[in-house]
Amino acid sequence: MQKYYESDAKLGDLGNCRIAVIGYGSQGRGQALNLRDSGLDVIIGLRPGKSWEKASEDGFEVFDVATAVDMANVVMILVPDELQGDVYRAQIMPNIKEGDCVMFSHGFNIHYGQIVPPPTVDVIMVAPKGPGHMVRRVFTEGGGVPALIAIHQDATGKARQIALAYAKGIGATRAVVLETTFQEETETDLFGEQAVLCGGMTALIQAGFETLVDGGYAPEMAYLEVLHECKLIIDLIHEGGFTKMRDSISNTAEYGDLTRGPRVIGPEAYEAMEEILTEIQNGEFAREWLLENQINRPVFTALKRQGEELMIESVGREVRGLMPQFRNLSK
Ligand SMILES: NC(=O)c1ccc[n+]([C@@H]2O[C@H](COP(=O)([O-])OP(=O)(O)OC[C@H]3O[C@@H](n4cnc5c(N)ncnc54)[C@H](O)[C@@H]3O)[C@@H](O)[C@H]2O)c1
Ligand SMILES: CC(C)(O)[C@@H](O)C(=O)O
Ligand SMILES: [Mg+2]
Ligand SMILES: [Mg+2]
Repeated sequence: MQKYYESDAKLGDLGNCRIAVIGYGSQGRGQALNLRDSGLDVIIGLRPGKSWEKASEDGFEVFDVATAVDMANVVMILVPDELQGDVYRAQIMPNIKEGDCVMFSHGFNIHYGQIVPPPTVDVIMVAPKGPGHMVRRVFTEGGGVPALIAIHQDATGKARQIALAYAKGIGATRAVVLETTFQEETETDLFGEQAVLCGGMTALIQAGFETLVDGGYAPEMAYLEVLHECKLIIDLIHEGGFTKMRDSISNTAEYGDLTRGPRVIGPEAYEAMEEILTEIQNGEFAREWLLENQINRPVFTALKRQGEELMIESVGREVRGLMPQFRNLSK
């Protein structure tokens, strides 16, 4: 895989460009603030609402999407994936010009054919491998969240330099930037968030919590054991892999880990993961999610409510309330 670092990217490749960041949510805010701190010319495109107020409070010039696109030559689309097709067709497409650059932080809409830009523009991805709030936090601490870049169309012949300059602007080259394709990013990103990072992780924690509470143990104990400590263990895995984590835990824990872990994530989990990956690869998940949005998200709304009502959430609020380290964190 091609890898890039600070010295491979020049901010000057975006020196004569105005970047319109469309959307000011998790990624939009993190990326726009980092780009501005890197000395680049950034404006924000939005519809009226809370994000507009937030971007103005942060000192950005904010415009409706069509105007922002018209004023810029690099357009980073950071509205939710499920809305990008409509926003693109109504406000972005009519205002992009030959030689402009259209950018994404996730390949969903290009890969599944929801957005088809004209051949006269560059189509690029710069996808941070982390939540938007961390893209900002890590940057202000002097570091960077790694990112993927991909080139779908290179109309100007400068797509790669622009992608690298943007990646540098958001701090990603301080970590590492890997080059991939829209297909690979889309499929691995969806799989990761569904099976491991978000879906797999919350289901694993919830199953452990329920098992302990059903076994008669105090919910506060169960919370500290299977949720709070998760981060401490993950930090060690993040820094030095399974080996560093296993070096830090007791021999008893390590023996339990090696012998019992594969019983929890057994053949059934592997089969489920394969099915999930297939649904991503054959477009079934994308179709389901796009159709769900067309009918006003009944399944998403019901499941989200059920998730918010789980005992682990109320117990978590109580337990975090006991610890000073959580008092100043946003919810
Ligand atoms: N959340 C993440 O950490 C993360 C990580 C990697 C990639 N991504 C990708 O980044 C993109 C943005 O996701 P997000 O989670 O930051 O979104 P978000 O939901 O946090 O923010 C969306 C923003 O778009 C604005 N918006 C919504 N509808 C709009 C419209 N019709 N016109 C103008 N503005 C509108 C909202 O006001 C908000 O500011 C997606 O492609 C996503 O896959 C997100
Ligand atoms: C932060 C994630 C989960 O990595 C991203 O892919 C997203 O869609 O929010
Ligand atoms: Mg994602
Ligand atoms: Mg991701």
